[in-house]
Amino acid sequence: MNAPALNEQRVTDADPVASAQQQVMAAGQFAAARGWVPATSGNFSARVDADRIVVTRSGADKGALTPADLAVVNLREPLPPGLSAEAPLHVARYLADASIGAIFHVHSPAAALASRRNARHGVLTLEGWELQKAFAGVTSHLAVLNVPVFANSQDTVALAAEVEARLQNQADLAPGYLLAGHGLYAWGRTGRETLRHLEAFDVLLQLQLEWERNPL
Ligand SMILES: CSC[C@@H](O)[C@@H](O)C(=O)COP(=O)(O)O
Ligand SMILES: [Zn+2]
Repeated sequence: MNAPALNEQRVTDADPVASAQQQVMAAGQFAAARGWVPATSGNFSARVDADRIVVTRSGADKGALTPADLAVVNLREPLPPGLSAEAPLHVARYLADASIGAIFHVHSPAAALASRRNARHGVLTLEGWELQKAFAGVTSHLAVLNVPVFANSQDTVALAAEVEARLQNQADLAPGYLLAGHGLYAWGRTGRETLRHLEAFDVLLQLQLEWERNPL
């Protein structure tokens, strides 16, 4: 991981808004350096406290975020205008799982392609890869991990409801889901853990694509 992500540890808890902003800005740089957020795609959020998150505004260059590109949002109030078009997907995840500290969404080529390949099954199953252990709580390559795949939609309020209904009942859920032809949502307890999950997903999805194309 690059310097901004590692520096996250040094941000003081004294200012939880600044800490959340720092996590989001570092994640944007990390993702942009890897080509995962082309042309202003992607959106990023981090939890401030039980009721609030910091989330990117719509259309910002995710590789060059400043505090002005970030909004503090109350999870239990109507969303203000100008936020990421996909903010409802973030809000619904935080409300569903109090342990989530950060959610990062990227348009990496592997995620866009793997999601489209597996769209008709509604799930992509990872199994047999040592790197799965990069996901929190996974201790063996033998673990079977399901990554739900949803049809893409511009109605992100309806999509958020569909996603959360499915995730509640999804066994062996990996810390992320795919939107077909669109990209990946990943979460973790901290910004740093979520970046680790994003990086693991990227490699695992590349491996899975190659495996499906050319199994041994
Ligand atoms: C620039 S194309 C990608 C967008 O349509 C969207 O999917 C996205 O990820 C970013 O939207 P944003 O509203 O900036 O959060
Ligand atoms: Zn997107």
